[in-house]
Amino acid sequence: MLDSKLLVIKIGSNVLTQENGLPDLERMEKLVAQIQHLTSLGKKIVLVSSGAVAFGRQAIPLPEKLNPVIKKQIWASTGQIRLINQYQNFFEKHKQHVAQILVTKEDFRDRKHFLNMKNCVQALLSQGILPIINENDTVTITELMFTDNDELASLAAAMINADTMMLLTNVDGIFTGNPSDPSSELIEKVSSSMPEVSNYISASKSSFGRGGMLTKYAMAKKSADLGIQVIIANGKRENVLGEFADKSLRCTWFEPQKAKHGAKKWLAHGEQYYVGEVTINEGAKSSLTAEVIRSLLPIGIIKLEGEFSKGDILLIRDESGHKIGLGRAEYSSKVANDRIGQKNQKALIHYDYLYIFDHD
Ligand SMILES: Nc1ncnc2c1ncn2[C@@H]1O[C@H](COP(=O)(O)OP(=O)(O)O)[C@@H](O)[C@H]1O
Ligand SMILES: N[C@@H](CCC(=O)OP(=O)(O)O)C(=O)O
Repeated sequence: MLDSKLLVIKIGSNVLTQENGLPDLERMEKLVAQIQHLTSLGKKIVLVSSGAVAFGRQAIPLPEKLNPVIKKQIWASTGQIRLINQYQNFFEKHKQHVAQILVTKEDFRDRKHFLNMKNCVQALLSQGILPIINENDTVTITELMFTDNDELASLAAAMINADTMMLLTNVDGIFTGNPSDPSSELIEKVSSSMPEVSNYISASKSSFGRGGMLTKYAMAKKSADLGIQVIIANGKRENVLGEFADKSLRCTWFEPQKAKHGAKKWLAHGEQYYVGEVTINEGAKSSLTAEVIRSLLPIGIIKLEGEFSKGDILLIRDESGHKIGLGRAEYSSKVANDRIGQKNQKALIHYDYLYIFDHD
């Protein structure tokens, strides 16, 4: 494990709930104390906490027959107040101010929203205030939803250039089989040179979780590729963050690759957020995938799809339709369409805002 200064810690719903579904306030209070311990060691922390729906469900009984989306909205909106109040009460005992940030996927798609959010989180951290982020569940329904808060945590970690992301769940990490099977072993380290670990992971999830271990793994891998070390650990472990601080924690550790530039981190998560598509010719493809990457000029563009504005994310495809990367538009589709195939025009995608996928 490497040293860390700026961390995103994600706490899953099941860490904050007991088996009977009641909020586990004792656990929550202990985690708050441990977070304060990390802060006292000079680490800056952003918390991503699930639990709104679980806290709401416990407090507000609703008819079985009620529409599941409505139920979730009611539980999330009532539960989020309870969750954040509980955090505030516990952190107050340590004289720690907290802030609540509720976000949607849209906030990560739009570069302006993204930068506003990033500036806010950085301002809070610089004032010693601990941001607590959760998804704004009342407005994010179906396709607007994050897969789960593991995805949100990895977006947040990329956004603030965190060096570490910690996903706290109800198991010690990724196992070679069902974690409750005694023959399963904990995978202690995942590195880019290792064979696929996802084959071991079943789609099952804990009673209160949303995404399961598969999304945790996918998000952990993506973050590690961007240069962020990732730890999947058991949030129910008595002194989980203390053990993390002294590097004795039993967990799955994802070795980080070389850190990517900030804008590229934002783009790397853009595959679900792109607004338009651009198909490029073979010459442009060679430039974009070369050792020294170039910007994408209109002369290399064959086709544009979708209506986009300056700043929107574009998916780049080659002539055979293969996805080769993502980039940020320097101007709108209206302007770009007039420039397709022309020489001496300003780049549609600047190389600082270009993210090329790994080749097979
Ligand atoms: N190979 C595996 N190793 C560890 N956990 C696994 C594996 N396959 C499936 N799981 C399940 O993933 C669950 C954790 O995911 P999830 O329920 O989404 O947690 P959270 O609410 O913390 O996000 C574990 O409780 C475990 O049952
Ligand atoms: N925003 C939801 C989070 C749902 C979710 O992703 O849960 P989990 O899989 O436990 O992290 C809530 O607060 O209930």
